[in-house]
Amino acid sequence: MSRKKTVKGKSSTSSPTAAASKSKENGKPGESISTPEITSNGTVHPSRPSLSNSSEFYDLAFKVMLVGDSGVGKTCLLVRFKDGAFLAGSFISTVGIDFRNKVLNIDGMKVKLQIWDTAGQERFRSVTHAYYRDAHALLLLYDVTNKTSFDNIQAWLTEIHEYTQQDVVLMLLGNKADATHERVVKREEGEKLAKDFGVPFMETSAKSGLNVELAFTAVAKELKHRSMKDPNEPKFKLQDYVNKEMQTSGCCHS
Ligand SMILES: Nc1nc2c(ncn2[C@@H]2O[C@H](COP(=O)(O)OP(=O)(O)OP(=O)(O)O)[C@@H](O)[C@H]2O)c(=O)[nH]1
Ligand SMILES: [Mg+2]
Repeated sequence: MSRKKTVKGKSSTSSPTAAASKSKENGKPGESISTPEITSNGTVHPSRPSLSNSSEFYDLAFKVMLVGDSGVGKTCLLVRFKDGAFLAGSFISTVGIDFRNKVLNIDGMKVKLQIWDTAGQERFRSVTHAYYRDAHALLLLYDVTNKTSFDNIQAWLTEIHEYTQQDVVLMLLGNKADATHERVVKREEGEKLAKDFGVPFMETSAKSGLNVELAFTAVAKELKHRSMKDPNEPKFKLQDYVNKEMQTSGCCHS
């Protein structure tokens, strides 16, 4: 991807450093936010417990942001990942920004993801911009049943490049892949757009759970590999990993 940077003074590394790990575990959707606790270049503390929940140990911690138009399913994707449930029924648009934590076991290491769920509505954009800079990874969503949300991806990418760190991990997700009859954006179109911008891509469904775990795990793996910087380990390739996992599970081409 051609990653034009205009913002100066950004950290260009995801390597881990010591940092406080005071945490608001299990923040609830709609709750107002507290100060973020992970530094802009990640944290590592061997088996460090978070302060608010001593049972939750982790080795690495990263911030992941969910972004994209209102209604594409960001909150539902997070709830599916965190709680394994789908928020059916009336759509409650997110106000401002909120986060939830989840610790994953990645190749024997406990990787904590602090996942920020942003409001897609335009009027909250200035609020969410303030959080981009600290993000280690972004999941950019569109809705396969909503062409406008797909057409807006390019504008989102411009915004992301302007406000995030240069080495932010980025993945494009075409959500609501379960909605076969309402689909207006083909998987191939998503693939092409992602390829044009050099971004890993896959389709997901917060409703059925399709690829939800995989999306977050792939990002966590990428961040872990970057932070460990082991020259003996082969370079982790996010898209290859995702393709391989989808093949193995025999899923995910709708
Ligand atoms: N069929 C289907 N519907 C979904 C899926 N994900 C979300 N939805 C529905 O889409 C609507 C919007 O979902 P949200 O997760 O609230 O959307 P959002 O991106 O968080 O929207 P904002 O908070 O306004 O930015 C809700 O009615 C959900 O039930 C999915 O994977 N499949
Ligand atoms: Mg939301």
